[in-house]
Amino acid sequence: MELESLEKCLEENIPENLLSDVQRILYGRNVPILEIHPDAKILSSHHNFDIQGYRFNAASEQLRAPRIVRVGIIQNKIILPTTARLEAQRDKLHELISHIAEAAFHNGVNILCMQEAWPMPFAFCTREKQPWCEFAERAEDGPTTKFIQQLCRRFNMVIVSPILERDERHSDVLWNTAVVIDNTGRILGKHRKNHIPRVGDFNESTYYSEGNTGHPVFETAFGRIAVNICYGRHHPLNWLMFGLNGAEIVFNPSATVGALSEPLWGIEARNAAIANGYFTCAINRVGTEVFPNEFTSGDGKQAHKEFGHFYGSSYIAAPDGSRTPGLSRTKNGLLVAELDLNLCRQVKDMWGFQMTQRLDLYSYSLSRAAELDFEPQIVR
Ligand SMILES: NC(=O)NCCC(=O)O
Repeated sequence: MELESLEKCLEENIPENLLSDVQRILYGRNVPILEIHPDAKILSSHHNFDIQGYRFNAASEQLRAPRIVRVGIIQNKIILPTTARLEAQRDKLHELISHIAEAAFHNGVNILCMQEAWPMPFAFCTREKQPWCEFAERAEDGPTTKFIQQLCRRFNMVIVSPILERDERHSDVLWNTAVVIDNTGRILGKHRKNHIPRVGDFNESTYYSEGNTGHPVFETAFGRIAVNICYGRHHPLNWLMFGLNGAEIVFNPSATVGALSEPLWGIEARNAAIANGYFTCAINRVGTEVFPNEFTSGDGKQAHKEFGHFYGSSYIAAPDGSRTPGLSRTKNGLLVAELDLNLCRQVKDMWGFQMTQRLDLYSYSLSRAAELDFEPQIVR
């Protein structure tokens, strides 16, 4: 039996008179609940996904109007077994996402993001090329991009769509890519995952290359956004670069399992929000995915067909360190948050992390550290 959610566990077990202090210490200042639209509630009960909504307020300013934007993040299980026809597996996921996107629309979401490689099972554990490479599609006009473009137009939403990309124009190379499509259905651009895991069953370097798109920030009608795909969340400099390029919201579409990363999950994206003065949206898969053939983890343990439990727990964190509770560890869900982007500058002014950072010092030391004959600065 999987634990449903850490927050529910706290609510049920911490004495009532202590709960709000415990929550404040663990989660930062109280983030008020956002009312969920009744039409969205109907969709959530028909299609069996949770919805939660929160509001990150900022102080009112004399010279700037509030800059309010609503973001939505989706976590979901695969629907058909991994042995079903590939097209059917993908179509079912498209269908589910269209229902959840509609619920996001009813809640006024302006920018929506799905989990890593969302139109497919996370088959990179298997190390088999067939049939999984067939899920790769063109970022410009593949079936998933075309499908998402329709949703963007229908709902007037910016959508970040993380897929396995096949670059047919350039030798058929595969990439782990987030396609950013604006609210008119135009492709704004794409970002390819910079850091590829080589840990546990995450045998992803077998499938796609290290990204070559740098750290782009996409200027949308609703704010400046960036995407740090999954394993990139372990790399503070990857987060830093999106901040230096002006991101106000960074999405972290992920796929990760409990045994490996759960103690890190609540820390990394939240710390990035604090350190870089932007909002972060951490999104993880849910459920257990079973594959037709056994694979090993190269650790001397028994071969297996399951990846392990993807623990969901998607959450949103603000530059002042406050965060929403996580979505469920076991169920599909949509998390909606209203952000006042003015908070980014307010926190920068208060804490001064950007003003006190020493880019000159670090860039000098980093370029030394990258040299072949680098001598670590150790004083004995
Ligand atoms: N998809 C992916 O990069 N997973 C790696 C595992 C982790 O970073 O927790």
